[in-house]
Amino acid sequence: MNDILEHAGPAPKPHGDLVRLTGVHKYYGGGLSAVHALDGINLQVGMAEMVAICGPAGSGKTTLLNLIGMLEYANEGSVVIANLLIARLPDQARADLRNEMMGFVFQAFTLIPVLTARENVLLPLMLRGRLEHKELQAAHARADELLGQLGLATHANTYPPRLDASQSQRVAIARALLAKPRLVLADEPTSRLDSACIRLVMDLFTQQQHEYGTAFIVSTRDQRQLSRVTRTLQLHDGRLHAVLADAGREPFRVKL
Ligand SMILES: Nc1ncnc2c1ncn2[C@@H]1O[C@H](COP(=O)(O)OP(=O)(O)OP(=O)(O)O)[C@@H](O)[C@H]1O
Repeated sequence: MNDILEHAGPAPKPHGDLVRLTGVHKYYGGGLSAVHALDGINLQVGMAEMVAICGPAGSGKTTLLNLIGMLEYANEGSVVIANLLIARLPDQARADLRNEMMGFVFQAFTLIPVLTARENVLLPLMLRGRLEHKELQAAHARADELLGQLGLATHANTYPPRLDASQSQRVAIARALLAKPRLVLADEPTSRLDSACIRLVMDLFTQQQHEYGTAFIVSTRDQRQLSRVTRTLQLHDGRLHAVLADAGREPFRVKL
């Protein structure tokens, strides 16, 4: 088993691209009812970046995250993740890559109702196979630490049906971060949170970015998140067409 919980050293130097999309198009359906969900996307994201994708409902944010997460595939153009051309990878290799380097926060939270909050957070590591006793202890400690940082210390043993939407969303965020992924894809991860909880989440994202070099691609319609990001991109009708803001800490360049 990968010692992903052990490598808490200094953040890797930001170099190379984690994500490179070139001329990407995505269509749903065909004929007169076809939807051109992504229309010629060019995007590069490097390690330790925090990129916000803003845009109105239906602009293509979820589709873009799903393509980067290899949950859907482009009709045209290339998607390169960690220097691997995704279209050429066998299914198992895609699944392994996804498992080993990515954390997801889905809009629907997707918590398992018969597992406690802590067990839900631990799930990504459990699915990787049998853990040694020491690894299991470290994973438990990290799960509890993440839950604590997100204001859920007293809910570790609570089952999802007894959690409200804000608490469920924070459990889903802790789950995405547990294995110290290289890249977190988060689809409107603070949509159910109040300002205080948004601050907790953004503090945690920033900490993970600095400690582990984690890159974040976050779709949002909430301006309150944007002060922490390294780049803000606007998606409109499937086109990435403007950089809205720059927090002044931008270590990478974007080519739209
Ligand atoms: N599975 C699908 N089948 C058909 N059309 C789809 C599918 N998924 C998305 N679309 C369409 O693609 C376009 C982009 O949708 P997408 O969900 O990516 O936008 P979004 O910006 O994430 O919207 P929201 O903020 O409402 O989640 C929309 O017109 C949507 O209706």
